[in-house]
Amino acid sequence: MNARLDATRVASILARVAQARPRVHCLTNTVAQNVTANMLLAFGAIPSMAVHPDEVADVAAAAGAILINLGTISPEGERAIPRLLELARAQGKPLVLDPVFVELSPLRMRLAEDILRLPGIVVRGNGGEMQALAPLLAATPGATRITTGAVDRIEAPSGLFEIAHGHPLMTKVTGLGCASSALVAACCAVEPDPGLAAGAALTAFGIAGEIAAERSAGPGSFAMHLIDALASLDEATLLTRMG
Ligand SMILES: Nc1ncnc2c1ncn2[C@@H]1O[C@H](COP(=O)(O)OP(=O)(O)O)[C@@H](O)[C@H]1O
Ligand SMILES: Cc1ncsc1CCOP(=O)(O)O
Ligand SMILES: [Mg+2]
Repeated sequence: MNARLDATRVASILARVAQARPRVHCLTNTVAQNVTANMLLAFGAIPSMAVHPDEVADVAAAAGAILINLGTISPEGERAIPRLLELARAQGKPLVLDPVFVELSPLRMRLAEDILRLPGIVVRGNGGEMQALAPLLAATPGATRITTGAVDRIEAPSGLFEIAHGHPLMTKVTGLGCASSALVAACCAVEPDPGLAAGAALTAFGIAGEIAAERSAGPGSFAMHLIDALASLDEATLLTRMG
């Protein structure tokens, strides 16, 4: 099922991120901003996080990809969303939606419905979020749907990928799902197939999680080791861990 996503392919996408250093513009929640920015830097990408509706499109204009995360959506963030959608549509820029807790909020569901109208949209959420969005996604042809958990499932126009890497400690540090969405966006900036891009990002993140868990004493040191492991991930490690 993952025949097209071997260690060489993942390494090639990661090398393109390291070489191009794409900027990912993150309209994200106030909880996950810091860990998201640090994970992007460890990955070789560059974060930008502007929110103000009157500057967000200017700041994002030269970014390689955009992330919209609904986790602590504010009135200001809500007004920034159409600016980013317009930009992504005009430039054909990849856009990833992280629908944090969409199942709890009719406002988030309405915003998600608007965002899902963007052609080529990529959505990454956990099981509950993706289940809540299922009726909308069923009416969204061309979307890439990513459901993370113990096994990450990527349903893309180019096929289905399943990633069985990672560690349960990844659920004990806030913002790691949000950060994974940003890494998917970074790979979408350099790889036109969103299925392969998401597969590379989540394989790298999962393997970094496995390495970090071996080095850490609990969630606090795990977060620190995760940044280090992501920053030093190489093709030899991918080959060993992916088998
Ligand atoms: N039980 C688990 N075992 C291994 N990896 C996991 C597990 N649960 C989540 N992950 C990993 O943690 C990251 C965040 O996923 P998830 O916890 O589903 O997102 P969220 O934080 O949005 O709920 C993903 O890379 C995923 O593969
Ligand atoms: C706790 C919380 N509340 C609003 S956003 C947020 C962070 C969610 O992060 P993640 O989904 O990556 O665990
Ligand atoms: Mg989440």
